[in-house]
Amino acid sequence: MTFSVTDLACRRGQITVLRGVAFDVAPGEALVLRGPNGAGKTTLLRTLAGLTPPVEGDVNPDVCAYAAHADGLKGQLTVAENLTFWARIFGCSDITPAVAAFDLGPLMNRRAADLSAGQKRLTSLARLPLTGRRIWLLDEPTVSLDTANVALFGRAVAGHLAGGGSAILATHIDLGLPETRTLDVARFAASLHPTAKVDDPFAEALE
Ligand SMILES: Nc1ncnc2c1ncn2[C@@H]1O[C@H](COP(=O)(O)OP(=O)(O)OP(=O)(O)O)[C@@H](O)[C@H]1O
Repeated sequence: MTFSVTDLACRRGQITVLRGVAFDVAPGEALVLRGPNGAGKTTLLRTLAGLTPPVEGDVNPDVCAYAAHADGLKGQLTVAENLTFWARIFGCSDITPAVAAFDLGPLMNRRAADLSAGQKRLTSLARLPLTGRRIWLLDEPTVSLDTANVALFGRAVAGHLAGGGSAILATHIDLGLPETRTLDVARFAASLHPTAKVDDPFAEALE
């Protein structure tokens, strides 16, 4: 099913950053968000992920899996424990394919806190397939990855697309994905002004 967004307005803190955001992403397709620093790429991804409620319009976070800037691993747990914990949250019974796809076998018994930055990033990204979600939201996912692991991650995303999933990503790196379109987020820049009303204090705490 095509993932569609219409007339979405997004905020960071009290500021409306984007207005009138509209796009479609078909199954098997990747949409790369473009725009200069501060244009609102992270803001849009956070809104789609449900971390910040939209100012206007609707989102569907239940079909999305979000890989943010932060790795979000539990440092005292091993790689295997981190992935198993995540898999259980999403009702996934087998982490083996994700471990293989992200080449994490040799790291399974290492504490997340003891991993290198690139190893942490790979472990974090390996959680995406465990969610079973069809829309992957990726914010600069290749930060800290070396060339070989950028290629490995590109294959993982391509596999997700081949299975009928979609990806919306902010990246400056060419992942070599087959069906890719771009969206210039700067087109949707809102004149900066306070939103009339912020009615979700919990979301504010997550900013
Ligand atoms: N916590 C915050 N509170 C208020 N404004 C913020 C907050 N975080 C970011 N902003 C502002 O929101 C706007 C959009 O930022 P955002 O991080 O979405 O841009 P971006 O396109 O992802 O940028 P970059 O390419 O630098 O990562 C910027 O003007 C930024 O300064």
